[in-house]
Amino acid sequence: MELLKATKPLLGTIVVPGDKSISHRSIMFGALANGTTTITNFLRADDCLGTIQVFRQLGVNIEEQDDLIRVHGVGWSGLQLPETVLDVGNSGTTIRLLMGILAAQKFAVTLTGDESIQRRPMNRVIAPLRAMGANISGMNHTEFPPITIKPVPNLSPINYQLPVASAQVKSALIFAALQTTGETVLTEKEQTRDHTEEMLKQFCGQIEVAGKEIRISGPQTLIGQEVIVPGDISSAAFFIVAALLIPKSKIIIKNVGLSSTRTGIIDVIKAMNGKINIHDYDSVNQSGTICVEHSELVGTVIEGEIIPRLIDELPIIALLATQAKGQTVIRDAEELAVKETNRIQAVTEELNKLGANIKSTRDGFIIQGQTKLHGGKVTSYGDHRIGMMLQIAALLTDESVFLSDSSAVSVSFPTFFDVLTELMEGH
Ligand SMILES: O=C(O)C1=C[C@@H](OP(=O)(O)O)[C@@H](O)[C@H](O)C1
Ligand SMILES: C=C(OP(=O)(O)O)C(=O)O
Repeated sequence: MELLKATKPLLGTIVVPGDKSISHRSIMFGALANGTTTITNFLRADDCLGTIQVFRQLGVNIEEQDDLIRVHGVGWSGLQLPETVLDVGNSGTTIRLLMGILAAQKFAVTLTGDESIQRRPMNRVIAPLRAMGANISGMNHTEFPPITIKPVPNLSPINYQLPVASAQVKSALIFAALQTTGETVLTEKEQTRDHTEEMLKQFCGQIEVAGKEIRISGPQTLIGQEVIVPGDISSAAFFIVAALLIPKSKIIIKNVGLSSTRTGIIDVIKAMNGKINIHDYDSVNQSGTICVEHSELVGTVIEGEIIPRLIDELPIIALLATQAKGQTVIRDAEELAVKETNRIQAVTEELNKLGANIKSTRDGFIIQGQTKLHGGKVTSYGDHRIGMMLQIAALLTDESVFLSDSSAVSVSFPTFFDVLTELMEGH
């Protein structure tokens, strides 16, 4: 498709759809709790709708009524043998968290997904689950899906240091630990998003977190809750960057989730001299309003502990850096190479096709600023975040940009082009 062009500044107030990480977990916790869970502002995008589908196949009754989802929890022992293979589509979060949930169940199951999922590394979850006693393996003795799980009498707690900074691995192990008898201790490599820990507490579970160390004692019974999903900062990021880059823009994004484990992009924008502010911060829901306007930016260095706090925003941050004054260096982001696609390579190749000057490295990018972008033909590689980033890049040139595989955006943000159009019309 031909991407939208910016004819005017971006102006107005928007909301973005619900947070993807919290939406997935709301279905999972709701299913595993006793009693009913209601969810408002659930993200109705392919990845999270896929999680609903999978839990229905596991025998959970999930009702959808307008903006409300009702999950009738079955408890840890109420999941049922599915009739077919469970297909998670494009969602790494779904398959990895499910591995931790299902490893302790009393039936055999196979998990698979699309071509991208079948290339993503699973040993990071398989290895610790095996150490807990699980019978779990990838296809033909590899780590790749389809993943087969066979029942074992019980799983044991574990004391485990995570070799990768990954909220998905941490969450899978928390779900497994909740089904053991005894104490599990997990030590993170870097602190990652803490939605599983926070939601476990909300569902009346117990977990102790001290810096990078997490202690969970099993078994635990969870109780259904009312979940209100805040807007997804990872979706807001595309409009934030567009407003920073398009002269005279000024936008307000309401009800955005602002867990400190997710706000690395705001810290980076401030370090680049961007005009961005938070208003109406609600400390209970960890959400607030973001105000951002066009700014003259300077390059920066992004590395170390901040990386997990902005991991999904790095493609759009790379675009931001192409317009800043001076050079930006991004390091310690090797995880980007094993997302929906190799995002280090995809960002570099596609933005360079449009005139950027980016050098990829093993664990990030070296980006020259103040480059003038031009038209061209680019691909999303079937990766939603690459597709949306390229649409924002297309706003920076008068020439036409054609994107193939644009439908990928529906993985996390089916209304992305509508919200962008709304801002361009200045609502
Ligand atoms: O736990 C989650 O909900 C997620 C964790 C991150 O993945 P990793 O755990 O692989 O870093 C992130 O990239 C993904 O979009 C969502
Ligand atoms: C990496 C992502 O998601 P997942 O790992 O769930 O596929 C993402 O949404 O950018």
